[in-house]
Amino acid sequence: MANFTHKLELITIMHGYNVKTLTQFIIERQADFPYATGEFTRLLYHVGVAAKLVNKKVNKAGLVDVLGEAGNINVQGEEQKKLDLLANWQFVQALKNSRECCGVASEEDQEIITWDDELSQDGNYIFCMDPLDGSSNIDVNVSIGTIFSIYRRISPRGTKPTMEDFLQPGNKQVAAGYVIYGSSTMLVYTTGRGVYGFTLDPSIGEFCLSHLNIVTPPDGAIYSINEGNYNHFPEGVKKYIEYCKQEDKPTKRPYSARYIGSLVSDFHRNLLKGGIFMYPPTASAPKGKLRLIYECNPIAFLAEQAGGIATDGKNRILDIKPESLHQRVPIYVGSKNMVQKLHEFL
Ligand SMILES: O=P(O)(O)OC[C@H]1O[C@](O)(COP(=O)(O)O)[C@@H](O)[C@@H]1O
Ligand SMILES: [Mg+2]
Ligand SMILES: [Mg+2]
Repeated sequence: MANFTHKLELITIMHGYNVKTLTQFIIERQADFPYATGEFTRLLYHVGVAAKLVNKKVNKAGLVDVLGEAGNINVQGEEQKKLDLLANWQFVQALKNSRECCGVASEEDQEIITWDDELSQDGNYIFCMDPLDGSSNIDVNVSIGTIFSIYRRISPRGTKPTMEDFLQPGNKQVAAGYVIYGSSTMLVYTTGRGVYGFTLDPSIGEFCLSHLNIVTPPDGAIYSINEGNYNHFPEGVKKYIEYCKQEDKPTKRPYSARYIGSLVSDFHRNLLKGGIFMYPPTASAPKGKLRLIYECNPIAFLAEQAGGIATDGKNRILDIKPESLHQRVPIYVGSKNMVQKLHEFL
């Protein structure tokens, strides 16, 4: 036995590390779902493929003509970036190829995307996505991401999905996650049984389990908000920001202000270290800037699964019944005690 373990150590030293890939992990977890059919596994597998293909472009963005504007204005009234369109296309292709997805809602498309072929219409899942999050950071090499949310359809299989399939409250999500294209590329997701992180190993082209059962510290020392909009924040938010800057904290220090300007990256940092992210209503965005269906709902599901909280200042984000595809809501998300403290001021 000692000899075998020694051999294993030698092999590990020579060939690297004992990995568990995303696909292996999902297949293993199928056991958690008594009625699992492999459909969800196939869908998530294709999400991983699309993430790798987008990552290839992001990693060498300056060299492959994906920087800059695409020359269109999207449904949000924003200039679309070339990478917004590329990421959108890449994920839509992968979802179609999966044959498990009957329809997609995307930040970059006004209407829901459906397909006429029978196989797609037989798909059991609805996919909502922000194909490229943090667009203002694309051209300046600051980390960006993709955010996604998955539901089971409510319309009958074998038909085209309806708007009702996409306007389900966040508490109906069967899975949510994001990809962060940063110093390393990670895919972080939940199926309602904890939050798991996988880091892309380019040498084997696989997302490998690197963060098991992520739990957010109930208290943190980081607050993330675009203070440039300070004058237009609700009074309660202004008071909470002042509270963040005071020394009378367990750490005897003010909280640190950290704001990357990519929701995925700001959330990911706070998820691991503890902290609070806030995007309140502002003058230019009286209902908040971030979109309920493909930004706030998936982030809220992940936050809650990691022990955190996500609200719009009054309600639990996941209990909000969406009224339209690109609806915006205020969001306050992060460490439990910090969001509760904020609510004392609101
Ligand atoms: O520049 P602002 O107003 O602070 O907004 C930053 C926020 O806008 C976003 O970039 C919006 O997302 P998109 O880039 O996907 O449109 C978030 O990632 C980020 O949190
Ligand atoms: Mg976004
Ligand atoms: Mg986007």
